[in-house]
Amino acid sequence: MAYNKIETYDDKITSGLVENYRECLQLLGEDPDREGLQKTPERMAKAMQVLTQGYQLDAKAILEGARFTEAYSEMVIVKDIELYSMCEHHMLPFFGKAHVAYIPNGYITGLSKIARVVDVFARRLQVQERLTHQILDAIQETLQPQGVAVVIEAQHLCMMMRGVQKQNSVTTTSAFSGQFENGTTRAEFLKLIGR
Ligand SMILES: Nc1nc2c(ncn2[C@@H]2O[C@H](COP(=O)(O)OP(=O)(O)OP(=O)(O)O)[C@@H](O)[C@H]2O)c(=O)[nH]1
Ligand SMILES: [Zn+2]
Repeated sequence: MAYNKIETYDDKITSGLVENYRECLQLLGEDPDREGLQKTPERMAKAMQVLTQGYQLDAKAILEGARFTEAYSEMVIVKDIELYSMCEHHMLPFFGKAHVAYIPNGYITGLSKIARVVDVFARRLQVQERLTHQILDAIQETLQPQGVAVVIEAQHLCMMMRGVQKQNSVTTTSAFSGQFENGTTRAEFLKLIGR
């Protein structure tokens, strides 16, 4: 299993998707054989494998791969991690930022691994609430820190391009464990991320 990036496209998945996307284009009134669209089903098949590559990735392996013993026990915050995911209801993107913090308990992890863990769960069909909890759980279970905090702010294209068509609404979700359940620690985190 590739643990942090897609190595190759799966031929069987690609050819199955190509066949289906060709039919989708026809059903939508397009001509899949016109010049500009000839390779579109294949491009879509590859793009969708990238956008859902999180199913093949293992967040715990990523975190454990760069887990270091360290006595630091103050808050570590990685904020403004951009994320792109897709809502499971419409398969339309939602995108925004994640802010992640933890308070170590003997172990720290490589900073980039926090951002990678966000991608592992973002690159799946999601709801923002579950995405928030999955990031928190992976860090809590692997590093067993004194606490984890995750805040996600995102805009959902299914609410912008269609449906209710609200262009400016931003959805905020959060999850806290351990010391972040304490009001003072949580307030310090929220202040540091500018909330
Ligand atoms: N809680 C939650 N809801 C989401 C998320 N992404 C999309 N949704 C919502 O999922 C709901 C699906 O509702 P349905 O009534 O089944 O779908 P719909 O008829 O297309 O609804 P509208 O979007 O209101 O037109 C919608 O209200 C979406 O706004 C998410 O991450 N979390
Ligand atoms: Zn949606």
